[in-house]
Amino acid sequence: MSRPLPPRTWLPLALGLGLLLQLLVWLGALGAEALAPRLPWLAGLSLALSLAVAALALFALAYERARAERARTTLEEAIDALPASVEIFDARDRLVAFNKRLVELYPHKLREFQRGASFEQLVRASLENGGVPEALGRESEWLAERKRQRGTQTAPLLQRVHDDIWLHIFERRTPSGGIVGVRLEVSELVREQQRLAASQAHLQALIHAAGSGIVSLDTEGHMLEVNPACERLFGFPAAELRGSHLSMLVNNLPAGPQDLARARDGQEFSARHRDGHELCVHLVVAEVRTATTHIFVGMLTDLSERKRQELRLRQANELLARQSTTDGLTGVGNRRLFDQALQIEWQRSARAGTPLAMLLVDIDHFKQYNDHYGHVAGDDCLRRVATLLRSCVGRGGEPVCRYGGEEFAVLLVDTDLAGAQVVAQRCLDSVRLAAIEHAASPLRPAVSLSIGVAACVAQADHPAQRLIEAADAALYQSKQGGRARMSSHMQKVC
Ligand SMILES: Nc1nc2c(ncn2[C@@H]2O[C@H](COP(=O)(O)OP(=O)(O)OP(=O)(O)O)[C@@H](O)[C@H]2O)c(=O)[nH]1
Repeated sequence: MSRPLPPRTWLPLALGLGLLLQLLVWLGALGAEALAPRLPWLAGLSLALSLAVAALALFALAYERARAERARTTLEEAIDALPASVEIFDARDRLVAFNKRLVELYPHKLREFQRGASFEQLVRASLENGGVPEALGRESEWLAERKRQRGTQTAPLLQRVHDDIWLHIFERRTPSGGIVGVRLEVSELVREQQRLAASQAHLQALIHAAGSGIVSLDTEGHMLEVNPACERLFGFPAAELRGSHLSMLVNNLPAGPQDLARARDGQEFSARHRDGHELCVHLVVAEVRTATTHIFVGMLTDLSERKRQELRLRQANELLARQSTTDGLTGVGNRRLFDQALQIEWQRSARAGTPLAMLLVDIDHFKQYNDHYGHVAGDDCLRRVATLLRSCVGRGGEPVCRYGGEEFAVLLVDTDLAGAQVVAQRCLDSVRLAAIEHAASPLRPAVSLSIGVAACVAQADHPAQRLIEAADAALYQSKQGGRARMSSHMQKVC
């Protein structure tokens, strides 16, 4: 179905037709012979047409007015429906149109929002009500600045108005010199930004005050930011560290921060201070991935002092352990060490079924030695014999111990009686060859040893003491047999 032509289309057509008829009437009136007989008819038609044109013109006017009214209503409804406020000022900066949202934003200015009100009047009304907190106390200056900037900003103006409402104000000049302003409430956004800024400030303070070094890294491991603790730890100023690779500080890093982040509890690394001294640091790295960033944050804790203390403690403990199992006079093991070693080796022998042997060694007529040469020389003699015994025991792990007074005990692991006798003979020979003078000895004028040898395969349910008793019995035999010799315990020990 074709649409009817609007009145503004008919009007020129009817007007043209009317003018044509008028022309014909005038031509007839001026004596055109062909038209003369039709003159009354033409005049009547022309009059009717003129009346029709007038009626049409009136109709067209009413139609256009209704159309304009509808368009205006549509526009007003449209701008009222916007979530933002809209205000339109003419070239003289007088209010031409505005929407409901503007009144909602400034309910106390309902009276001032009249068409024709100037922008300055409206702003002054706000200032008088204290509606612009940032202008308090300097209203005139603020107004002058606001007018100067009006319609020229490229970015929206952020303004706080009453009741802590924040607005983004967009103003644009129209080609005819007017100004269209849009005010969008962004209070939630601003408050979110304020919360974010507060939490960032909080975080910054924490990072600044942290005792551990904190460093942010790009995905390659280059340092982006470092905190003061990091500067202190490595001795480099932040400016020098930014952009450098973390490997400048930490040795033997894995390929990238991604690998570091995998070790959730972190790892220990050796590191370097600027002055060259070695550090030990614990490094734990976390990945930070957001919609716009992908970085890593590392926390570096200096373990150097703790490590030094641990080393000192370990050394002190080792010394203490050594001291508690070492004979202070001779430097060989003491009785405690012998007892501990015997327990361990007894169990091992029982488990493995391997033989275990021991020598109980006694210096002959040592009382006479002391009496003759004095205790200091006696001590020296004990030291020399201990050194000789140690040199006779081939395996480093086998303990030579001072068992008490002038008695020594030697434990020989994985050694049967024959093997133990070989060692015992070596000890006798060694001391004999050393020819330590013993003028008071009734045997001969040199220090000699008596040795008791015992060996067995241990049984777990028998006490290790049995081996000592057997060696002691054998030693007794040596003494009884005239000293400077060894005797072996030939009966079954276990
Ligand atoms: N100088 C010194 N003498 C010690 C030490 N411990 C024990 N003695 C001495 O060693 C001597 C041991 O004497 P005895 O048990 O009678 O044995 P002995 O004189 O060697 O006689 P036999 O063993 O029978 O040959 C004692 O005089 C102790 O004082 C020591 O640490 N230093």
